Amino acid sequence: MVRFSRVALAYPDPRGRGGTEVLRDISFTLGEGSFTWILGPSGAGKTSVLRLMQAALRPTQGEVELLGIPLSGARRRDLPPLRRRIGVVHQEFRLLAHLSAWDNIALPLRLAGTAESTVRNDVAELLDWMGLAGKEERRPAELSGGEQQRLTIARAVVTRPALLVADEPTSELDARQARRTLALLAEMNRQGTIVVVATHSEDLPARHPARMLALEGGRLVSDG
Ligand SMILES: Nc1ncnc2c1ncn2[C@@H]1O[C@H](COP(=O)(O)OP(=O)(O)OP(=O)(O)O)[C@@H](O)[C@H]1O
Repeated sequence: MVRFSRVALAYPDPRGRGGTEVLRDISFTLGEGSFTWILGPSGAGKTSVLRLMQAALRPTQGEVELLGIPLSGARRRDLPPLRRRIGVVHQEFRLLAHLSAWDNIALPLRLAGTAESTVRNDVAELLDWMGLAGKEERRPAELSGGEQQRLTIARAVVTRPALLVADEPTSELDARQARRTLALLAEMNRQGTIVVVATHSEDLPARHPARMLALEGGRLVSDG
């Protein structure tokens, strides 16, 4: 479960003081097995909500509870194991430049101590699904923007996380690849992953109707 209770967030200003609030009074609960779209125009606060959902930030006010862990009470050492249960598709990819496509996808499994035979199977299956077969040895810089985005998605889902948080995961993809990505997210959700996808476009939600949380100016303006 993911629960936001009266959450506010301010990024510190460059002098280290509390800056202006970018999220205000946000409350919602995402249950087990849920699929949720986060909608809103550029600057509405979607990425900021997703950063809280990755335990990358703590709220300035209110409480965020992720997979049973309230962030306010979490100690520093509680955060890495929590983050390992959360798959993240970053808007800016954040692939490791010195690793091949294969090793980028394999890394989260290896960090989790997965047997190498399982790593081989799971990475090969995802490379194939994401249309990256044949590009295993390429480094991220040798891939197109769309290929890098598909690699990022494969890396986020390979551990079958309890929570998957994706920020504009199809922004670089053509229509067919976007459909395949959506099918993958829907299948993960059917298998029990809580899926949260932020997008400014209404095309994707139209293809996979689910709960929509709409943000505007840092506030939750509709939930339905
Ligand atoms: N690290 C940061 N430091 C200061 N302000 C930030 C930071 N990141 C985001 N903001 C501000 O917070 C507000 C919300 O930004 P956020 O990135 O969450 O919006 P968004 O809805 O994801 O936008 P986009 O669709 O353009 O990615 C914006 O006003 C932005 O300028």
